[in-house]
Amino acid sequence: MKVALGGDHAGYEYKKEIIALLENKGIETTDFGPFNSDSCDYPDFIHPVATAIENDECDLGIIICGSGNGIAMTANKHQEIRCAVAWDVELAVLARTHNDANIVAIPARFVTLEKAQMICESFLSTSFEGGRHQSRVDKIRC
Ligand SMILES: O=C(CO)[C@H](O)[C@H](O)[C@H](O)COP(=O)(O)O
Repeated sequence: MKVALGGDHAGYEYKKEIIALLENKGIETTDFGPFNSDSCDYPDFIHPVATAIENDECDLGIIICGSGNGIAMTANKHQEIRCAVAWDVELAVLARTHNDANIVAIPARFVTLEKAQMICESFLSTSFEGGRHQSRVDKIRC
């Protein structure tokens, strides 16, 4: 599995820690930035994450900012992206099982680092259920 990561300054510290966690687990990562905590514009770092997944260069994405909102709005502008904001493990699991989400957006200013790490681990280790959910997911595309 190869995971794309991105975000903005508000998620920078969490992104660093999550990359270390994933690489310690043997999970390959690509960090699309930012690469410091200077104030920045999140679309600059989220569009490349979404494109990498659309191009099958990465399998899933983890993006992190203050609220999770702007980064999710940005990622979901991409036709093949299904990005879910998750502030709890159960939401991350449902995003995978019911919605076949391929990116999770984490609100760093509203969850602890430990919770963010648990969200990532759950998101990456959960599969889409298909079945009744597949026709719904197929209808998302406009
Ligand atoms: O929605 C957002 C971008 O995805 C986040 O909440 C940002 O991290 C937030 O807007 C940044 O706010 P700041 O006052 O510029 O740090």
